[in-house]
Amino acid sequence: MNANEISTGPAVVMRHVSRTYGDPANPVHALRDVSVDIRRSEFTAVMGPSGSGKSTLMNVMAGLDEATSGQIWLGQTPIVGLDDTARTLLRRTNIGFVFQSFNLIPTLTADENIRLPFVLAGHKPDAVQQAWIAHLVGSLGLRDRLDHLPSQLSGGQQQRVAIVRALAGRPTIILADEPTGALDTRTSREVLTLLTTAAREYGQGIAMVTHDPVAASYADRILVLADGRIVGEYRGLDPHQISDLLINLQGAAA
Ligand SMILES: Nc1ncnc2c1ncn2[C@@H]1O[C@H](COP(=O)(O)OP(=O)(O)OP(=O)(O)O)[C@@H](O)[C@H]1O
Repeated sequence: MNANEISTGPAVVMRHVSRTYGDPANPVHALRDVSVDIRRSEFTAVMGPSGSGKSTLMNVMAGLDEATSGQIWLGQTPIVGLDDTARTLLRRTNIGFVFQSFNLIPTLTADENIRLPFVLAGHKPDAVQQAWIAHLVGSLGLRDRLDHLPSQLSGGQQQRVAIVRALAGRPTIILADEPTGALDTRTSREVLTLLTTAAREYGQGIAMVTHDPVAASYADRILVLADGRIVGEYRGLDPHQISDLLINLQGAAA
């Protein structure tokens, strides 16, 4: 990759990535020869039956799990072969995580949770970052909630705090694992609209694992995994079409 490709290039590149678990005599092939680009400014949903490799894909992409073979670039950095410390540092600056369970620290206020990645990285947000956080907090309606502990916030507010925390450092990519799994329908829609906005208006790359066809329909692109392989890539499908796609896939596997 040359410098030009890097600056405009994908957030994550995976080439011929495999991940095998278990003993060699009885291996479990969680990922098989996966090659995929996750683009910047794009909201990608990752779908597939239970056990198809979605979590493994996200973990390997984040450097939380090691590929058995293949190459992975996060932004411009190859992550295969980096030691644990280097991976942790790379994750801190390049990845924002959003989880179903929000993963806020219960003893910290919303504001402290949002600033936690900066604290962990050992520096305070600079003026530009402060302004960016204030903008996110304001546009997500959290300004008068900053002093609240997570237990004093609704599920939707907690997830919005988690999303501000993920967006605050302008990471290369946000990895979201069922981010609306614990939310009601209306709040889910708000969170999904927010992720769509983050991709469209802020140029934020996002990869989201979901089983929910409605959630996936908010994404620009849907990657479908089956048995450790990417078996399809789709755009512009409505929830019914996504549902049919998954039902057919499960029928084919049965
Ligand atoms: N640490 C591990 N040790 C052994 N096998 C594993 C491990 N992690 C995952 N697997 C296996 O790898 C395969 C893919 O698992 P993975 O969790 O990535 O699937 P998934 O699509 O995320 O499933 P779900 O939708 O149920 O969360 C499964 O067969 C799983 O049992």
